[in-house]
Amino acid sequence: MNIALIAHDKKKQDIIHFTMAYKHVLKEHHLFATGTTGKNIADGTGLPIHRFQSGPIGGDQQIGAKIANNEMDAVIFFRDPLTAQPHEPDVSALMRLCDVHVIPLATNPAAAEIMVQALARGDFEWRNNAKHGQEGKQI
Ligand SMILES: O=C(CO)COP(=O)(O)O
Repeated sequence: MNIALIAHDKKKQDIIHFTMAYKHVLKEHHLFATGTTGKNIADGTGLPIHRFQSGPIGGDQQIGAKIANNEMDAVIFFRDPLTAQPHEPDVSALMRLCDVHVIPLATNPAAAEIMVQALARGDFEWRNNAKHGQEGKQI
C-alpha cells in the first residue's frame, strides 16, 4: 500500500515515535511524506520514504494529487489543531480529497494506531479492488 505520513511542527515528535513503534508494519509498504516530516522519519527510523516538497510550499498539494489519481491508499496526518497554519487551505484541500476519494485518513495517533493495526491484518486489501476497478472512471 502507498501510505502518506505528514505532521505539523508541534506533532513531529509524535510521528517519529509512532513510526518507530510501527516500523515493523510500515516497512512492508511504500511510504511518502511532506518534506520535513519525511526527513525526520527517515533520520529517526531509517525507513525509506519518498519526500515531496515541504507542506507550506506545496507538499500537501502534491500528496493531494496522488489521492486524486487514486495512487494513495491511506493518509496519516498528525495535525496541530491549536496553531494557525499559513497553508491552511492546502491542509483542508488534502483532507477534503481524502473524503472525495474515500481514502482512510487518521489525524491523530489514536486513529493512526487503529489504522496501522488494520493494515497489518490485511484489512486494506479492498484498496487493490478500488484501484483496479475504478481506473479511469469518474466518480
Ligand atoms: O505542513 C505540513 C503539513 O500541512 C507538513 O510539512 P513538513 O513535513 O514539510 O513540515
